[in-house]
Amino acid sequence: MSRYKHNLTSCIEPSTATVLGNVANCNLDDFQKAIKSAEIAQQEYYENTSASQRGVLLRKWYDLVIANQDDLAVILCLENGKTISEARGEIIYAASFILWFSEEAPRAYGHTIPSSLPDTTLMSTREPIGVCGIITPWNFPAAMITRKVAPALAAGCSVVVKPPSETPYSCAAFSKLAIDAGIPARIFQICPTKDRQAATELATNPIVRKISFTGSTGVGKLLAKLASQSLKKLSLELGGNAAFIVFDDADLDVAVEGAIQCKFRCSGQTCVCANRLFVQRNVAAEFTRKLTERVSQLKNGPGLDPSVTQGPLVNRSAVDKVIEHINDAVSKGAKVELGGNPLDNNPGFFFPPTILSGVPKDAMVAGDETFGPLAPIFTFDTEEEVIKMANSTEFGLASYLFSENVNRCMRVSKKIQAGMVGVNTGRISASEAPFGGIKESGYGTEGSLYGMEEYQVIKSTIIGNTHR
Ligand SMILES: NC(=O)c1ccc[n+]([C@@H]2O[C@H](COP(=O)([O-])OP(=O)(O)OC[C@H]3O[C@@H](n4cnc5c(N)ncnc54)[C@H](O)[C@@H]3O)[C@@H](O)[C@H]2O)c1
Ligand SMILES: O=CCCC(=O)O
Repeated sequence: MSRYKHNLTSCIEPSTATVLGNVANCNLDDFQKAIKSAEIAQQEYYENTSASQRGVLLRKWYDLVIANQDDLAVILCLENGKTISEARGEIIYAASFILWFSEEAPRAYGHTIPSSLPDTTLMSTREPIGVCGIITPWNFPAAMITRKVAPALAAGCSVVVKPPSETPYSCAAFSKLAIDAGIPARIFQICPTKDRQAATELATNPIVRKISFTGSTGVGKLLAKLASQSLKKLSLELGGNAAFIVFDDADLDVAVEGAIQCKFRCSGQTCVCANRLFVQRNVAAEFTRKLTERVSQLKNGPGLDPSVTQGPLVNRSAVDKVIEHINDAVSKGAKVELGGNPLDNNPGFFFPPTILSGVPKDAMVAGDETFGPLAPIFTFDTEEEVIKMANSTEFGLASYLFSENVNRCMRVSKKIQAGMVGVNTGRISASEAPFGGIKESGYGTEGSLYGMEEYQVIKSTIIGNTHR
């Protein structure tokens, strides 16, 4: 946490709608001090560590995360509401980015370039961009931190992190373990706050050279506008509206499992969740029946109960949005196949997994991400028609398609406008897989062999008189 004097603000536990605890509510002064201190620390850190030493520090951090994975999972489960098994999975996923970038750190290669200038040697090197502002959402309180912080630290940058105000504890726990691993505290600063105005300092302060943001498209656009004043480098991982396409030549059981994986993960609150399920007309009834049968086995409840598969949503307005999308679709002719009504007598922000069939093209859910456990099924007749439907959105994060015809899989995945396409799988996320969107889902690539570049600048060094 910020080491400066601050007020406190409370966090709500989504399973019970009661206060989980209090955390610092950093103000503008806290952000400015953290940024200044991160600037001084970054220069020392980069000058005093080799790339492989930074890799070793990250490896120590990874080892501590693995050693503490059970406690980290409980923290994550309580603050976010996701089930304990999902929380354990997220901790391992979060740790995988630290491990990946511990190995990428020493591989920040440059080039020697044949020079056309006489008597000259030309080389390119990669240097850290400087102080990075990191802003993350509540749905993956651990993995969104490590997917950004690990490559930044590997590159030799310092970070000032504004964790999500709903779920700041995982970030605090990960940062404590990083410091225990030997990463200097001033290199990895965290400023929790509910004060959005204070947090925008990360976008406006000229010391910050890079913003990496995951969250809504509206806030992403605001940050991009503010950051343009000092021409910061940006990575924006924003909203999605993923199409999930099931062709009549698909293995429907594989498609159903894919839908479970990507629609109901974190109770539907994942940016790569299927938002629109397009099923070819002649298999729509069978797919709907199979999906309904499978989804009816899911169980809502507090995440710490190991028999629970679906935790609560993050807050009341998230529940209200699901209800709004259901009511709108039903009023336009959709049929409720499963769920559809809030759970009775429950203090938390729960909503049962819901399936709608016969959803019309003009339903609100066709254009707006629900971010909840609603699976709306639309039908289509031809490949051409479904590609058009899938692409008729300003978003382009992830999409999924199911077919046993390899030519169709290649052809359709090429035509889908999305940064990531899952073919015959609902699971696309891994530390080695490039993660990022196109269109209004943002730009920049996280994880993978490209992830560290986002935190680097390329320097050209031209040395004359080298051939004498
Ligand atoms: N592409 C992705 O990887 C990804 C991942 C998770 C969520 N999302 C998207 O995010 C949305 C849900 O998350 P959310 O409600 O937390 O989004 P949000 O944009 O409201 O908040 C994201 C983060 O930005 C902070 N923030 C908000 N306003 C700010 C400001 N003016 N200055 C600085 N920081 C500010 C929030 O406190 C939070 O930490 C969904 O639309 C979802 O699709 C995208
Ligand atoms: O919701 C955003 C991130 C999800 C993921 O990394 O799979």
